[in-house]
This record gives sequence, structure tokens and C-alpha cells, in this order.
Amino acid sequence: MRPRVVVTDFLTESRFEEEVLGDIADVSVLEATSEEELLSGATEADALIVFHEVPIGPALIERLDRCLGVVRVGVGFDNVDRQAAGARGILVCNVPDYGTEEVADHTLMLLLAVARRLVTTDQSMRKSQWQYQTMLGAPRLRGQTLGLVGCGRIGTAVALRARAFGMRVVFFDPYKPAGYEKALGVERTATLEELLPQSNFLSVHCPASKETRHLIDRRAIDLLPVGSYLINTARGAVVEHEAILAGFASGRLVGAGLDVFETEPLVCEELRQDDRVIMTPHAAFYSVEAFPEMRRKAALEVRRFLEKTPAVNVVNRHFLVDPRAPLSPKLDGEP
Ligand SMILES: NC(=O)C1=CN([C@@H]2O[C@H](COP(=O)(O)OP(=O)(O)OC[C@H]3O[C@@H](n4cnc5c(N)ncnc54)[C@H](O)[C@@H]3O)[C@@H](O)[C@H]2O)C=CC1
Ligand SMILES: O=C(O)C(=O)COP(=O)(O)O
Repeated sequence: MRPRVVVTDFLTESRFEEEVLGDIADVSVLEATSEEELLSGATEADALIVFHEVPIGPALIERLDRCLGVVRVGVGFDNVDRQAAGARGILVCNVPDYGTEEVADHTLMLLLAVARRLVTTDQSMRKSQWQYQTMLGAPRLRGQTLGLVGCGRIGTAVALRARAFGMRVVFFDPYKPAGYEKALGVERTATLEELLPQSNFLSVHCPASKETRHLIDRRAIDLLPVGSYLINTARGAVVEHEAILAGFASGRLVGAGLDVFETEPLVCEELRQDDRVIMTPHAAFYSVEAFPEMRRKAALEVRRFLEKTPAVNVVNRHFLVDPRAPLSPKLDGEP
């Protein structure tokens, strides 16, 4: 019998996965919105390809008797229970390298749009107004400090772009090797508390995890300079929505550019109604080039499982007991 590969979440067709896997496996799409739906359709799979919307938790993992591995079509793997999968020998992989530039560009787009008042000014023009009053308070970017929470692939790409605008860049990332800041030509702080009071602009680029949940809370926002801007293209869980609203009320924040939210796809009503917020629907990753690339790369990882060649982007290595598929030696920077 040919192995079965199930592609889940909001994907409606499996063209890219078929291209990569069609000669060795049967690929099917299961458009699930909950783990329960996966329980009735995915338990016979030899491999799963999943997006970020549906949680892959212990109840499903318990039933994955044949599954060699779960591949996240994307970077963030916070919706997959890596430990539960590892305990059953199921590999969890991600696709770390498909959309770094897109997310960095999107971050700068949000930063520029909030700083240069793009949306309110555009709306005013559409009402046949011709005035610069919507620009009042807009800062000169050159010389402003951009604080980065997390300076991995995307944080680094953002730093390079922000430097071209003349911004001073400082990051907090406890896991970057000593001297990384020198190689990049920026500065770093040893703690988040040291980063925040310097950050006229704060941009979040760390993964969502137990450690980073609500890392940016009211206390953190209170440490920002008055009149700051917040950008989040990482994960909604890292920034407490209530803290953004409190930051607007206290004047610590005057603008926010958000691509990700605590309760996707629902967006907190107060944020939606506030024209100091510019929003996009978890879309920073997308480009015509990135979308097929992420899907082909995810399918290639599955191909490695099925052909018993070592999997590359394994993100649950330290939880794995008796892995069901071979894995490559640990890569530098692998979680
Ligand atoms: N909005 C979107 O469409 C997309 C969002 N993302 C999100 O962006 C995140 C970052 O992506 P990459 O830069 O490619 O990942 P990465 O793994 O290269 O970088 C993440 C960095 O965060 C650092 N970090 C971990 N814990 C931290 C903490 N407590 N405080 C400060 N820094 C911490 C790590 O040391 C690492 O350097 C992903 O985890 C994902 O959630 C990624 C792609 C698309
Ligand atoms: O790569 C990521 O982590 C992203 O957030 C974007 O891709 P996704 O929609 O999560 O598969």
C-alpha cells in the first residue's frame, strides 16, 4: 500500500505537495478547523503537513500510530505539541527558511505606515480632503531607536533594513552568541528591561513559547518611552492585547502595527476600532514566491521521512524517544 500524506488546515488543494510526493505517496487534503476534525480524518496518515491554525495536541498524537512525522508549513511550531509527539517517536519539523525577507519587509512596512500615518492620511484623501494634519506628531525616523525582541533570521533582516533608514538598532536575545551584535553592526542589551526604555519603536521577533507568553505585558509597555510604537509580526501570544490598550491610554504607545493577534482570526474589538492600530491578517509571510516555496519545502521533508533519508529541520529532537524516521545531525541554531 502506498503511504498516505494528509495536508490539513485551510489549504484547499494539494498541487505543490502532489508535485513533490505524487510518485511515492497518496496525498489528500483535510480542510480541518479543529483537532476533532483531524481525529476523524488524519489518524491513518503516514505523515501530516499542517498549517498554524489547528492545534496538534496529545489527543490526536495519541492516535497517530503510523505517522512518521508532522511538518509545519511555516516557521512557528507553537501549535504542535512537540513533547507529546517526541514521546511517541514522531518527528516534528518546520520550514525555517522560506519567508524571512517577506516578514522583514512587512515589519518595515507596518513601521513606516504607523510612523508616516499612511492609513489615516489615505482615508482623509479619499474624503476629498487635502491636508497634512493627519501627519501631526509623525517622527523623523533617522536617529530613532528600534528595539528588537529576538534577533534570529527575521530580527536580523529587520535590523539590516532599519539601519538603511538611519535608525539605531538594539536587540535583546538571550540565545544569540556573544559578539553577534558586532557582526551585525548593532547593539544589544542583556535584559528586556534594559531594552525597553530605549525603544521608541519596539518590534517582536521571538517565537511563541511558555517562556515568551505575554512577554510584552503592561509592565513592559510601561517601561517604553512616552510616544512609542509597537510592531508585532511574530505571534499574538507574545504581546498582551490589554497592554497595548493600556499603553494607548497612558500615552506610552501612540501607534501599533500588528500582523498577529492573541485570538486569531478574531481581533479584539477595541484594537479594531482604534485608528492608531494598523492591522494585517497574519499575512506577513506571503508572497507569490514564498507560498509555493514553503509548501514544496514541507513536502520535501515528508519525502525524506518516507524515503528513510535523514530529516533536516527537526524541532523536537530533545523530546524524541525512539524516532520513527532518521534525522540529520543537529544543525547550528536548531531549537
Ligand atoms: N507573521 C508571519 O507571517 C510569520 C511569523 N513568524 C514568526 O516569527 C518568529 C521568528 O521567526 P525567525 O526569525 O525565522 O525565527 P528564529 O528562530 O530565527 O529567531 C527567533 C529568535 O528569537 C530568540 N528568542 C527566543 N526566546 C526569546 C526570548 N525569550 N526573548 C528574546 N528572544 C528570544 C531566539 O534566540 C531566536 O534568535 C517565528 O517563531 C514565527 O512565530 C514567522 C514567519 C511568518
Ligand atoms: O511561518 C510562520 O510561522 C507563519 O506565521 C506563517 O505561516 P503559517 O501561516 O503559520 O503557516
